[in-house]
Amino acid sequence: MEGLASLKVPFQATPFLSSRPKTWDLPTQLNFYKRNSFSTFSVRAQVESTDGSSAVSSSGETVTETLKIKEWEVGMLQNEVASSQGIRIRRRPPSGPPLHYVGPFEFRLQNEGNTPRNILEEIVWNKDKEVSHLKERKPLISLKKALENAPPARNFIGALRAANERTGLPGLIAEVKKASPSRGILRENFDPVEIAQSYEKGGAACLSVLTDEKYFKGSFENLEAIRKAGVKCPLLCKEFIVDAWQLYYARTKGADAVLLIAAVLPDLDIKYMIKICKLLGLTALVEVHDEREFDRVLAIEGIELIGINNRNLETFELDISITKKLLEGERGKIIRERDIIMVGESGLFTPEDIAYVQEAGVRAVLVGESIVKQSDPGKGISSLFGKDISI
Ligand SMILES: O=P(O)(O)OC[C@@H](O)[C@@H](O)c1c[nH]c2ccccc12
Repeated sequence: MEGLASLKVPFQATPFLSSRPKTWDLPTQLNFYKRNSFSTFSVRAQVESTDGSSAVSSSGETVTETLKIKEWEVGMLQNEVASSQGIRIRRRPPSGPPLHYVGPFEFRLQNEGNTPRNILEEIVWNKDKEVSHLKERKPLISLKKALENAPPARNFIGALRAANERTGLPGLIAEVKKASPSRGILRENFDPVEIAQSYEKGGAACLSVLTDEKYFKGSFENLEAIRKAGVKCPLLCKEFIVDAWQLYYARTKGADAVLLIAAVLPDLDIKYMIKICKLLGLTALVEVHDEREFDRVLAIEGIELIGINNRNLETFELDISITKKLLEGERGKIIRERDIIMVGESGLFTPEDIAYVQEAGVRAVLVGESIVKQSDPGKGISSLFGKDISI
């Protein structure tokens, strides 16, 4: 005989996992899921049949199931650590907990537990999947070999400093960007190498090349092609890094710098990735959006380049006064003392915008939309700065 109980319970969402209870009864289950942030769920309870056999038992878990469970638990614990640092982006696998996780009960999460809560979370979950597939095809060992043939890493920060000193204006990181989730397609006839060469001619110090395909219509082929075409500006691989493997991959494709997003990566990951970057000769641009992220990043040793993204990647809200707000007071002082280069990112369209973020304390800017949309992107740079910065 099999019974079916289905209930929907509204709960407060707070990402959290405690250890798995040893015994399972319905109230324990409910409390467990309540503590673990699932705002609604349905329970399919398989009731013991009259002959005493149950459909699933926790003691009957196979080794594979146990491993899957452990993997899920580790993921949940990582989220717990991240959330204690104020990180809202969860790294939970979209599949949710494995079936048969809860002994005699089968749980199927049907809510935000397995649905991304915002665009950044969706991108990150997708990236996790993408990277795990890529890793199977190109394990780290083969990437390490490919490193030997990679073009040498160039000095990203040096190029920004030199441009800043030469022009008296923020050094420009010009972005090769075809599309974005917030703006859609920015440029129809998109030739990445042509755009990169035009930027270089127009006085860009460095370039940023989007490599995410699904949401930004970028690619690693673009990055590689720009590097192979002989563009001298150092290249930032603009990717959602969730795994150290991607650092190696970016380097083999000719990147000189990578982006690390503090809204996605817990402190320990940033520390670890910074070390690997140094090992590979890559510059890390660590991106923050609010005070808490900025303070976390300032507490990490060895950081030389910090970007303030004026766009909230969870909501797309754009506000260039964020750069000013974050650089006021004590934080600005620390930056000057440590000689960290600050980059004003996103939403910069006019010479007034450039002057505003420069006044706030940045020595570099990262610009995509306003210049990539121009028929001649290099000339777009002169309009953006209000003067020709190539000379
Ligand atoms: O096109 P804009 O508004 O000039 O923005 C460029 C750049 O700052 C933006 O593309 C960006 C900043 N941080 C990111 C992280 C991921 C993807 C994109 C971004």
